[in-house]
Amino acid sequence: MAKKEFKSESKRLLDLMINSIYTHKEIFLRELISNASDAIDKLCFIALTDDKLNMSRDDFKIFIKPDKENRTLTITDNGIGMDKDDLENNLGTIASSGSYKFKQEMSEKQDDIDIIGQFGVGFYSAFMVAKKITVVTKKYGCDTAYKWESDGADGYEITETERDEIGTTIVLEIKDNTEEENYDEFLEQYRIQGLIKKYSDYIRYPIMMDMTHSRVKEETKDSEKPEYEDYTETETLNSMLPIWQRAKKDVKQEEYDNFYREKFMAMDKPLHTIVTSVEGVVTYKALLFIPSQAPYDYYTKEYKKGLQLYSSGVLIMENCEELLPEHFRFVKGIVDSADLSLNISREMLQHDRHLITIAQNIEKKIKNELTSMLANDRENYEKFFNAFGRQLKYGVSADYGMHKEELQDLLMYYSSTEKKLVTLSEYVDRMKEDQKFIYFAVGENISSIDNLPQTELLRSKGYEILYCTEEIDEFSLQTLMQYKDKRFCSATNDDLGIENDENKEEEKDSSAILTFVKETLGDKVSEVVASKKLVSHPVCLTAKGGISFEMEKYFNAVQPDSGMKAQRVLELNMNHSAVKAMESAVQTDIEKAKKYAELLYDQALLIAGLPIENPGEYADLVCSLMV
Ligand SMILES: Nc1ncnc2c1ncn2[C@@H]1O[C@H](COP(=O)(O)OP(=O)(O)OP(=O)(O)O)[C@@H](O)[C@H]1O
Repeated sequence: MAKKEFKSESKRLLDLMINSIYTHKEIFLRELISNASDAIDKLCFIALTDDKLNMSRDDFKIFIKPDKENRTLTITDNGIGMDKDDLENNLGTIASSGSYKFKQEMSEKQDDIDIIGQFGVGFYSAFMVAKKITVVTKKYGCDTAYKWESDGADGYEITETERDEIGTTIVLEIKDNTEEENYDEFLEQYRIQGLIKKYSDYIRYPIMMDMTHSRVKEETKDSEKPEYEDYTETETLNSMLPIWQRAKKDVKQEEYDNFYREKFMAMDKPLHTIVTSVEGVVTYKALLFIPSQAPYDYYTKEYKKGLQLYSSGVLIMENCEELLPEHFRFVKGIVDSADLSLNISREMLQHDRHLITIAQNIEKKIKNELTSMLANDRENYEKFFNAFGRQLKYGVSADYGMHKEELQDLLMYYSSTEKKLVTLSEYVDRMKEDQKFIYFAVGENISSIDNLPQTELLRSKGYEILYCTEEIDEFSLQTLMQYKDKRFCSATNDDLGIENDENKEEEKDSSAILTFVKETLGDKVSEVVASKKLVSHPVCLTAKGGISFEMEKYFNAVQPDSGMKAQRVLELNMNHSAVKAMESAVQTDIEKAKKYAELLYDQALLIAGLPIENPGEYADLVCSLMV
């Protein structure tokens, strides 16, 4: 038969296919195996209604055969096959999909069939690695077999040929290596095995290959110098039924754990496994894991968030970021849906309504699972929170607090009274009747906050204080602003909304000493006030305005030239003997009184965890007062 040319548009399309559509050459195998699987599906479907076709599901298979010597890779299936018209229409016309048409016809008959092919282009991806493709095929119900041959650019040729069985064999003549490209890899058994595992592991029919391994020769087993021999075995390379397609009740937790470790190269055991199957506007299955520990690169740019996305068991994307919100980026897992509108290369998804719906559902599902874990499995939830709580707090502060309502009930902070992590709801439920605010204190660690003088009054009144020991803690509370109508209030705030009875008396006549200290310290402090919150400590610093000391420290660490400085208010405990000593020194030895004022200020800086402006001067000052 005379050689037929691809139509000119087709030629350009083919060129596009080969050079532009796919980023990875390796996907050609996924496409050919998907075609083989579709072909088997079609024949399986016919077998259901046609008794003459004496085949059951177990008879179907896909066979892969690399041949290094002849540089060929052969893919054989015993699916429906193609006749001459099919070859013309489907392999001679780019972007014509017999599979899509088949699916359309079936759905008109109301039979839903899970077919992979839809664009009519996947086949041609094989030209990325092959210089010539030969297809030998015999269609179910036909007596004649046909051979389709093409070297890509010059069109194709169809001739009659011999073939006993129904089905299709595709022989790729693999290209020679070039300086830039290594094509030999597509003839290596382990590389092919790896590609099948990666992209086609869940194709429902066995994908088989003769695998050659090495073993010690039986007769040399006990000798000092054992000899090796090669042996070949036919192996099934794909798992076929994905674990997420099996009913949850039939899968042991251990199997889920192993799947998690293998799939995501994790060392830990997942803390929580979520299995979900949704049918409705959009149909999908998801298998999600909450890891028990953060991967070493979790808080770095290297960590990639996302879920693996499958469509009808074929891997579409390793990391589909759109499926997870930033605040749940620690979740690992897979989503499988046949409803996605894939783009032609199956590499990216077009802006997909279904994908958005799935992502929304998944976000809700994760939130609900965490909520019930918090309610019913506190120990594990705390483990989770220790690993990923910081992420939730970032989530509260991110996007101008857009997700705060969703996340606030999942937050935990260390409590001064409970000496463990507590939730905001637990705090509010325990609040004293007259308590106006939810109090928090910021510091580097638990013991430094335990010793913060500013918290003395709150403690003496028995109020619970939430400890903010991570940079993000204070930002998260500031973003929340309030919880169940109770505002947050920093322990270092001027106004704690409570009276300090012990200091009441003294408030009236302390203005002279306050003015003296302010004049002595000058611009170092913006104000000096009589403290309402100190009980046993003489001094403390509080920050006025929106910037706290912890923020000052944080910004100065990440951006040293930011010039960010909290306004310092020095609080004096008018009942404290050190302050009284300074007061009397004002009358007797004004220079000494000035030294006391400097010393008390430096102490306040130290307690607040802020650097003393001049440590040498401070040491001299202490010494001068000792002699
Ligand atoms: N092994 C096969 N057995 C039977 N028919 C096949 C086989 N391979 C391809 N075909 C036919 O050729 C058509 C075109 O295949 P191609 O891979 O180009 O596109 P597709 O699978 O339909 O869609 P997609 O581009 O989405 O993969 C298929 O729809 C199918 O009808």
